[in-house]
Amino acid sequence: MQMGPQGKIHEALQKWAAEYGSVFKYFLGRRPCIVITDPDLVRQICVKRFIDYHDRSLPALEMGAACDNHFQNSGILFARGKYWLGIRTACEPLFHSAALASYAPMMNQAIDELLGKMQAAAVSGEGICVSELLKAMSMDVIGTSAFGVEFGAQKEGSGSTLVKAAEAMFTPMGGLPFWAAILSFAVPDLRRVWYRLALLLNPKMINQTVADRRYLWGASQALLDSARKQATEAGATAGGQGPAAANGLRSSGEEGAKVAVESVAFQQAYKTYVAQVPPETSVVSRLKDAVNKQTGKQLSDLDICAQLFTFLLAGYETTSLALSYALYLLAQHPEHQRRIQQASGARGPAEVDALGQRELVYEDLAKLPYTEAAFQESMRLYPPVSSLIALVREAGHGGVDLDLTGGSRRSLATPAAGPTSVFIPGELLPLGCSDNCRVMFNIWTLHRDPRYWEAPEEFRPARFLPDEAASHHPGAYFPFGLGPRRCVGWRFALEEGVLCLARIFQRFELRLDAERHTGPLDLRSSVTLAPPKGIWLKVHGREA
Ligand code: HEM
Repeated sequence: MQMGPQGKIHEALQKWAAEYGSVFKYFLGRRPCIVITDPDLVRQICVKRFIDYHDRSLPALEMGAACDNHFQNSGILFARGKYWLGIRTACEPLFHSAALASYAPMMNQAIDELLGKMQAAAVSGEGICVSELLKAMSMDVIGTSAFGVEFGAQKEGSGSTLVKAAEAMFTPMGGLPFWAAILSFAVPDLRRVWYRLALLLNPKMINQTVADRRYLWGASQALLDSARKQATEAGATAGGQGPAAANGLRSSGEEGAKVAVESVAFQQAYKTYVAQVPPETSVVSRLKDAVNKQTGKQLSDLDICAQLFTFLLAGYETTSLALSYALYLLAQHPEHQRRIQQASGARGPAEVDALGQRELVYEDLAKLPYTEAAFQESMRLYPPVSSLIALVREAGHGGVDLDLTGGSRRSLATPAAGPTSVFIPGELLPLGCSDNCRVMFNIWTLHRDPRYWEAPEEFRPARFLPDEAASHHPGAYFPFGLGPRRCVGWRFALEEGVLCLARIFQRFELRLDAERHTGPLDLRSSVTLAPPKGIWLKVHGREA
C-alpha cells in the first residue's frame, strides 16, 4: 500500500477504507496499526471497552535528554493509565458550566480585536488570511480566559514568539525531520538514538524545536508562579507545593529539565509572562488548588505546568482550525450566513440579529442553535483532528486498575495471559494484534461516509439542529473523540467557536477570496488537519 503524497494521510486512509473495508491493518515499521472506519466498533472501543484502550499514541515528540520530555509526557494529552485518570478528574471542573460562563467576557475581549482587523479589511477591500488571524485570536483567548494573561498574540501578529513556538509543535512532524519522526514512531525504543542522529544531521531544526519548547515551558511556569504569588499576596494558602515551579523542576532530578530551565528561551518567556498576574478565575488559579482524586493530593508543580503547556497546545490550533473551516464554508454559502443572521426577509426565528450588536454572554449560546449547527457541520467536513490513535493495552505489561467514575473497577491486564499476548477480545478485532498494537479511528472518512451521511460532501448545517442531530449514528461523528477520553476542552471550544461566529456575523458578510481559492482546499494532515496556504476571505460590512 502506498501512503500517497506526503501529508495527505487523511486521503490515503479514505482510499484504503474504500479498497480494504472498514477494518484493516497496516504496518508502521514492525508495529501493526488497525484502522477502524466502523462506527459501532468505534463506539465499542472508545466507550464500552475504553478500559482496554485508554492510552493514546501521539506522534513521537521525544527529543532526548536535553529537552523537556518529562514535562511534556506528564501533560494530560500524553499521560497514561492511572496518572491520566488522576489528572483528568482534576481538570474536568475547569470546564463545567460555571467556569465556562466566567471565560465568556475574556473570550469577547480577544474577539473584539479580531473584529477590529476584519473591519479594517472591510474598509480596504483587501482579502485577508483569516486562518492566521484566528490562530492569534485563539491564542489570546487561551491567554485571557484560561490563564488570565494577555498574550498579545494579535497585537504582535503572527510574529509573536508564543504563537511561533506553539505553531512549531504542529508542523507536520512536530519539529523533527520526517525520517526521524517516522523512525521514532515505528521504533520508539530507540527514540533517543534518532534524536541524537537528527541533532547531528539537522542541528538547526532540532535546536529551534528545543528552543520553542523551552519558550512554551517558560511561559507555563511563569503563569503558575504568578498565580501562586497572587494567592500568597492575597493571604490565601498557595497550595503547599513548596518551591516555585522552576525550583520544583530543578529539583525533580531530570537532567533535561535543569538544562531547559536555564535556557535563554525559557528565561525570555518567563520574564515576559511572570510580570502578569492572572485573576483567580483563570484555569491556572483553579489548577493550583485542584486535587488528583486517584492520590487524594493536590497536583504538583510539574503536574500543573505540564497541563498548562498542554492546554496551550491542545486548545489553540484545533479551535482556530475549526473556526477557519467554518468561515471557509460559510463564505461560500451566503444562504447559511443569512440563516445565522436572520436578516430581514428571512423566515424562521431570529438568531444573531435578535441579540443586537451587544457583546454576547454564555447564556446566549442556547439562543444560537443554527450558529452552533454550522460550527458542528464544519467540523464534520473538516475535522481539525482527522484521526486518532489508541494503544491496545498489553497483557502483562503495565496493566493498571482504573477506577472510572461511575464505572466498574477492573484490571487492564489479564493475570492469566502470557507476557507477550495482548488483552484484546477476538470478536472485537478479528485481525489479531501483537505487542504494542495501535488502533486508529478514521475520523475524516467516517465523517464523509455516504452510509451515514446523506450527500456527505454538502455543507448542510441543519443536520446538527437538535431535531436532526439525534438521528445520526453516534459513532459516525466525533471531532472531539468519544468516551471518557473525549476532549476535555470541548465545551470551551464550542463556546469560543459559537461566540466568535455569532459576533462576526453580527457585523459582516463574508465571501471567499476567489483569486486565492481557485480549486479544492489544499489540506495537510499531521497532528492536525491544516490548510498550508491559509484561508483567504473578503469582508464586507453588513450596512453596505
Ligand atoms: C474545535 C476545537 C477542538 C477539537 C476539534 C479538539 C479535539 C480533540 C481530540 C480529537 C482529542 C483527543 C480525544 C481522544 O484522545 O480520544 C482532544 C483531546 C484533548 N483536548 Fe481538545 N479539541 C479542541 C479544543 C480544545 C480546547 C479549547 C482545549 C483546552 C482548552 C482542549 C484540550 C484538550 C485536552 C487537554 C485533551 C486531552 C484529553 C485527555 O487525554 O484526557 N481541546 N481534543
